[in-house]
Amino acid sequence: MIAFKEVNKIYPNGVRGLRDVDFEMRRGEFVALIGLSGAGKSTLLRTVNGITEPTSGEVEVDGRVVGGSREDLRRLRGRIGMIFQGFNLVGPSTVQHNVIVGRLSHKHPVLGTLGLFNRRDYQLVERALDRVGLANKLHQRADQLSGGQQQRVAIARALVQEPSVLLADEPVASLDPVSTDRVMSDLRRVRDELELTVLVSLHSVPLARRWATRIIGMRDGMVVFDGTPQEATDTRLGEIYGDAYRAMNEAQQLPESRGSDGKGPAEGGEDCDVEECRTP
Ligand SMILES: Nc1ncnc2c1ncn2[C@@H]1O[C@H](COP(=O)(O)OP(=O)(O)OP(=O)(O)O)[C@@H](O)[C@H]1O
Repeated sequence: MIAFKEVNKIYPNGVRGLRDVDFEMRRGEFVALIGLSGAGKSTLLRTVNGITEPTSGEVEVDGRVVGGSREDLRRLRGRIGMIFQGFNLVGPSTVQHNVIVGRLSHKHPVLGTLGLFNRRDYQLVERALDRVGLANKLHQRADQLSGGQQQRVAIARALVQEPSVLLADEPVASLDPVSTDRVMSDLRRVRDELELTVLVSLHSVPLARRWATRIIGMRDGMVVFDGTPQEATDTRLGEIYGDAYRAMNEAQQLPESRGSDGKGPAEGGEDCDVEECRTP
């Protein structure tokens, strides 16, 4: 469970990142945060794992207030997986190495840097890669994978933390529509299978409608919409965001070319192994 209690963030330069943010997320919810650039989505996400400290108010994760000593924060971050737009992988290292790094949050700092991982850690890596359909890439270099595959490696890295919460900051912003679909569906599936609470910032309203169980819309640091995907109609969001709504709605269209079953990735897409499919 995540609870925001009257959370405000004013940056040192006077910019108000968050204004009176107050809502709760139940375990297992998949919430999409939408809003234009600068609306406060990243700021909000970063208050959940304590990277950004609220100026006033509190954020709670699983009943504990985010903050406290360095050790408190380390323990909290161990239960929160984070996925970034740029994947944050070590390109020349193997997929296995990139994923096992997620176990460091459960290690004593010194043991972790010595690379002392045990059998269970390696088993967790294999299971996590299996969940995102990349078990066969274990020994491949991360930078030889497509962008979408790299993001799924990043999801696996978050999963080996055995988290209760997954945060994803624009995880599909740099991906093509087919890879986007695969990454979103992996996020949604691991949430279903592991009962994770997932909070994802997205630029695209169609994507939010398609994958989230709840949509929270932000503007100028405030929550201006909180409802189901069905309630997030064009009319309603158009009223809230005005002319800017069109830009948000068109940020990323859903895949047009899909597999023959209408669900899987189209040929030559996400799991394509040929050179042209890889990100530069
Ligand atoms: N470290 C910082 N110092 C000062 N201002 C900041 C800082 N980080 C963010 N801001 C400001 O806070 C506001 C919210 O920014 P934030 O990055 O949370 O928005 P966002 O909705 O995630 O935007 P984007 O979609 O572009 O990532 C913006 O006005 C931004 O310029």
